[in-house]
Amino acid sequence: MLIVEDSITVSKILKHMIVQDLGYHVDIAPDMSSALTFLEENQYFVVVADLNLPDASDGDIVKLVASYSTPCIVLTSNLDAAQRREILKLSIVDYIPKDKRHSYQYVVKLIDRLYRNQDVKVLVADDSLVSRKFVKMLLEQHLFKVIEANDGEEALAVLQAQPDIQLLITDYNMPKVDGVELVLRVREQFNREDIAIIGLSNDNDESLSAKFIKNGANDFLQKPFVHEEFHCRVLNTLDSLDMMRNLWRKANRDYLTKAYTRRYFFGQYQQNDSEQKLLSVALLDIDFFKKINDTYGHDVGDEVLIEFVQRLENAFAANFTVARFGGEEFVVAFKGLDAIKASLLVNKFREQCESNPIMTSAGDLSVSFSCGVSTVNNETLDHALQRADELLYKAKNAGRNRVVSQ
Ligand SMILES: Nc1nc2c(ncn2[C@@H]2O[C@H](COP(=O)(O)OP(=O)(O)OP(=O)(O)O)[C@@H](O)[C@H]2O)c(=O)[nH]1
Repeated sequence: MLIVEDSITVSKILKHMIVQDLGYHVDIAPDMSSALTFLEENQYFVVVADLNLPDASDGDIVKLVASYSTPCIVLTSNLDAAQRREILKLSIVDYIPKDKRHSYQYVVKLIDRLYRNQDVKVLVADDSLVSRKFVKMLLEQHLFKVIEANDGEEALAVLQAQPDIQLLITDYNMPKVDGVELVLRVREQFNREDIAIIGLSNDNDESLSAKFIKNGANDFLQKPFVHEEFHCRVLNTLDSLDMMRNLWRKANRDYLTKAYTRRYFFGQYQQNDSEQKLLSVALLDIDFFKKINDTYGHDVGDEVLIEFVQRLENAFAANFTVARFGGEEFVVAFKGLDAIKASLLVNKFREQCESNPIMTSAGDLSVSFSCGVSTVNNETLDHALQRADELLYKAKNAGRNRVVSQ
């Protein structure tokens, strides 16, 4: 990235923070003419530029950066209302007054967000072409991948086809399915950690914002809005989505191996006891794992656990749920299979493990596991797991490296 700034102190501080926090390569241009040379010779992801440069009039640097189709973040001194309006007319990512203590951190955060935005899909649902294109243009200033839908019904179809969309921005008044109805229907299928939603409307109905939010939207914006507010709301909403996702991951994914946790496993399979179709559970426990820790150290033990989960997931995760139950014990839920079929699959996996030692920093280690498999028969999941545990115990007692089912 490029910093265009005549104050050596400011550019040094900024460069230091950006290199330290984001690891970017940073060039510094002290004036407009050297910025031009840098821009001619390099392609930048983003430019952070001081609006007042010794060899340029206000705003010239922004026009120069725009002519290279590069996003521009503007550093300014304190602005009055008229100057702020003028700045917002320029096609910039954001402007940041540089005399505030936290301004530099804000610049770093914004650059990081911009970088990540390139992978963030945003769906804009609005039947007005003009309004949709305007929102699209604002989002593209921040490098989002924008997808458009003409009405609520089309938006639902797009979300079905592209469940990795992270943000839905929807207008209220639309034919077929309006914005509030759309939010309601989206929330029937997608949780708050899956997708964030912002409602928009130019309707004068003052109850609309509450309606949107009560039905599951994260935020609401009254049209017409200023660009600055729009960007702030979008960034805040995506920050909370990231936070929700992190919390979800912490609760449901094991820190070391990234396998699903026991909590996730029970959440998925315990609730449906009564309506449970055919389900078998396999409890797998690595043999003599304590010996691996004792002989090669805990870190090597960790490497074995990580690779073992990788193998389990490669073998089963496409169709079944793999979770870490604790220590060196894992569970696989075989939905749709009885214990005989499930144990055939696990046994095949056991043979593969047996013939492929795990590569670790202490060398190749032969690792085997024992397993108990039981079918859930009109009983609680706990009961079936208890039986699988007893079968696992039998497998250990019978000499390990085997699968026992019932
Ligand atoms: N490296 C590492 N070790 C762990 C972790 N969690 C549990 N352990 C260790 O796993 C070992 C489990 O040992 P045991 O329960 O005696 O079982 P085992 O040695 O595998 O023996 P069998 O199950 O009877 O074959 C203990 O030494 C725990 O400290 C972990 O996250 N990382």
